[in-house]
Amino acid sequence: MLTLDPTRFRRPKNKAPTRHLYLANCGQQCGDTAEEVLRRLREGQAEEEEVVALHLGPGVTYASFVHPTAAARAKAQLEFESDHAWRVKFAELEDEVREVSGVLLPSSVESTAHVEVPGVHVVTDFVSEMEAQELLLQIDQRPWNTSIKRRVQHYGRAFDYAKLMIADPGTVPEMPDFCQPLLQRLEQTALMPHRIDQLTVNEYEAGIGIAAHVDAHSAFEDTIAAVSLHSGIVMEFRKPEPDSSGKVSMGKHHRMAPATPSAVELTKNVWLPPNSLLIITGEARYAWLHGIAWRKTDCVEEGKVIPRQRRVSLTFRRARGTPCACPWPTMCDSQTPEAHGLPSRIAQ
Ligand SMILES: O=C(O)CCC(=O)C(=O)O
Ligand SMILES: [Fe+2]
Repeated sequence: MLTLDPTRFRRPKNKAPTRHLYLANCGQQCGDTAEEVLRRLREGQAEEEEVVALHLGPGVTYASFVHPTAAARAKAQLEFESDHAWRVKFAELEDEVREVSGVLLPSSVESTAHVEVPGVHVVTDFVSEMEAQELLLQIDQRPWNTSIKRRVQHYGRAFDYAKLMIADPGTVPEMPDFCQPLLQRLEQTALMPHRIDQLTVNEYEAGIGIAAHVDAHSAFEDTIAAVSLHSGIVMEFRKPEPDSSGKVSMGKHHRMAPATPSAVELTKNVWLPPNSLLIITGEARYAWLHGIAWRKTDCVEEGKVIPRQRRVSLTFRRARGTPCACPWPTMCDSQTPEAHGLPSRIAQ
């Protein structure tokens, strides 16, 4: 994770947007706090995750985004607002590696090969090509929920995002027919220690991602399984550190909001091939954030950038019956209810 060194920023050589912003009249001596600056930069972004690092100086602040379009969006928004005295310009970071188009090269899977995430397992060819095609056909015949950037379908036990609990524990809707063979295989292979009662289908067109999050401990049992269809993608795992107050912030919904950049210790990029199964269990499920960057390319081997294509994932979980008692209380919304502190982020 980036720790920003303010001495490495330069004025850009040309006018094209960069992924970094320079904010003059913004800093501790101007009465600004990192939380407030981050909040404003995140306003109008598709996902909070777009802002990846912040350096708040005495009177000058630098912010880095995943992509120049996110930086440009934040700049335009701040220029439109008149209730601050900040002067916003693009900045360039010394020695930053770029693609020809000016887009930052994605961090490769290879570059994080040394990082171990206990509890992440990828099973290749968990579904056959024919089975994958049939699943996609079935899924695409069903209605998609289009209320967020990714299209989604929910099956089985519903999660009530307002109450932060499993809705109506009395009724357990049947899981759809199309996923029955997968459910049986998951249960037979003993990869899932409990019966699955929930499925979320997520669709990622090229460029679409999902904010780094932890699936709420209070809502779901330990092991979570995800099948990748149509194409692969790089998933990022991050281990956040509690902030100075000893807390790790949680989102309002079933996910934990991204940790502030300085609070992130380790990152691991994991390639999820098409037709593979990802299992997240134990430490990986409870104490690491997982997410997918918003970009159109991925990089498995250093120097080889591959274009993304549509990926459809099936996430299988079990709704939790009793409060979570995991050994990571700072990450746990059952044991640390105030962990649901942070305001809005896009649900689901
Ligand atoms: O798309 C995926 O593989 C994971 C989705 C996910 O993390 C979630 O729905 O909580
Ligand atoms: Fe998740």
